[in-house]
Amino acid sequence: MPQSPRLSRSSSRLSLLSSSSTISQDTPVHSSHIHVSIRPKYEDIPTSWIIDSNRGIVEHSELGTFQYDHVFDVNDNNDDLYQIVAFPILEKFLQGYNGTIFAYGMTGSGKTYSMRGLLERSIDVLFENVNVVECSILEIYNEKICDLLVGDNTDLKIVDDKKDGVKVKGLSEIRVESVNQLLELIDRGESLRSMDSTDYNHTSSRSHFIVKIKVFIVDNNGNRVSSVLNFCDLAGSERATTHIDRRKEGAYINKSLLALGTVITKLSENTTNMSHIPYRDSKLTRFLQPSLNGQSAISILCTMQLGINFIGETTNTLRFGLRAKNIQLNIKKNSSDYDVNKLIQENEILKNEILELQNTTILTPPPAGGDELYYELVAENSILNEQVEHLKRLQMEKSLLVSQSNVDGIDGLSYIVCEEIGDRVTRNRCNEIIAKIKDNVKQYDLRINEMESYISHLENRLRISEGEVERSKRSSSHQVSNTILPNDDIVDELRDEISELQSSMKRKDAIIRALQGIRDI
Ligand SMILES: Nc1ncnc2c1ncn2[C@@H]1O[C@H](COP(=O)(O)OP(=O)(O)OP(=O)(O)O)[C@@H](O)[C@H]1O
Repeated sequence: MPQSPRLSRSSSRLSLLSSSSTISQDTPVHSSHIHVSIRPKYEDIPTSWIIDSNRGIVEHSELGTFQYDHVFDVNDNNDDLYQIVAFPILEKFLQGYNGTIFAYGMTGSGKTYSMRGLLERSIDVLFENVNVVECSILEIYNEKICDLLVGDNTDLKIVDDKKDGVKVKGLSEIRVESVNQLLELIDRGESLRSMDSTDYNHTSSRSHFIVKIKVFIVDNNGNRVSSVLNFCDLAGSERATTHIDRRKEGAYINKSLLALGTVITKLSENTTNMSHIPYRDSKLTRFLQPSLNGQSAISILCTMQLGINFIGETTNTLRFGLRAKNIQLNIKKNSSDYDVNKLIQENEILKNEILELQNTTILTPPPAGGDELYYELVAENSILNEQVEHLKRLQMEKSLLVSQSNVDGIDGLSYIVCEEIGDRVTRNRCNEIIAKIKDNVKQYDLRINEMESYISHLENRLRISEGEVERSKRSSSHQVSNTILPNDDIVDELRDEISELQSSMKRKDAIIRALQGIRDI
């Protein structure tokens, strides 16, 4: 049975931002590793596994010993599960850290059963601590993202987002104010989830099901900070089947789980060196990228079948859990929207993303007949690169403007007002400050002109690049028609990212203009 201190659901008010919690609010970065626990499903069938929950190990006479952060007893219930798997993550989530909980295991091993239990208990505790949350529910089915809050919102795209790392474009977010309201949404989402009967589970989930919950808290400095908690019930890994639809789904499921396994392996082998991590190999890994890149608290529940018929799948699950356990995390508390350091960090993420895109292109030789696409990607990558560099410059400008306007503009003006009130203002001092403000305005005008001409330069380049791509596509469309399809998706995503970056630049321009307005008062 679990040994950690318990917090019953009825008395589980967590002290928001309080120092009595495991991570104090003064600890912005917290080092740990992915927490991995194993839940064997009780069945009255012969087994060759030995479960030792006291020592946290699973043993097999031929396969050896597997050790984890926690191994549940077959008789442990969902309350026991909640204490170990969800509570520590929920606690951090309510202090401003992002968190992800996911269930991994073969089909029929109890992922959905366990995840439902965790969701219900976590939601109870959540609403004992906050009054309102935002919720999204989605599934990834056959490599397509579907919004389960709005039934017909299918095949959504994932784009980079400077705030949340990645964003599912067009995914609905619903404001929720009670436990029942949230459970009703989850029920509705579950009812829309792709399910079917398989050889091993009559009600098998054929998709990855994700409930994303966002809360807003106010930090010590009075800034509003948001944090995100994902509950992911993964589709089950499984063997080949004769049913054609199940076989196709199974191929997609296994492909994305394989991609997840590869990402986990790479991360566990290489925690300090930022080598290429293939997040883009599946929608699942792409969606989980901000969690898996080490900045989110993660708890993985591996569910296992004890039966001797499932030794292969169960061993895979146990090995997956061992690799995940090796991944180091440096989880960071989220900061408020207008934190300059956060902006710098976000641009770093964008930069890494570009590097990753370049690596992907460099590592993958151009497909036969698809050279045009290859050069198109290279061209777009270089534009993205320039844009990121430019955004970085803009962001530095912004922090400069903010500090200058504070010191020279707002502080200067308030100084005049104070002096006037005191009837001690001197004309010379007044002239000095006005001259300084005028000088600043001139400089800002120059900067804005420079930025505008740079944006139009980028837009020009983009137009030229798109023209070239169109021309080369027309001249070789018959050659590439078979190979280009999956890569077209990437090109679309890149275009989306470019337009996101352009809007971001526009937003920053607006901020600069607003600051100029303050000075002109
Ligand atoms: N710990 C448990 N105690 C009692 N019943 C369980 C337990 N785990 C799973 N079950 C039951 O086993 C069946 C299969 O479980 P579940 O649907 O959760 O598996 P799954 O891993 O999500 O499968 P799939 O990947 O095919 O969706 C369900 O009827 C569920 O109620």
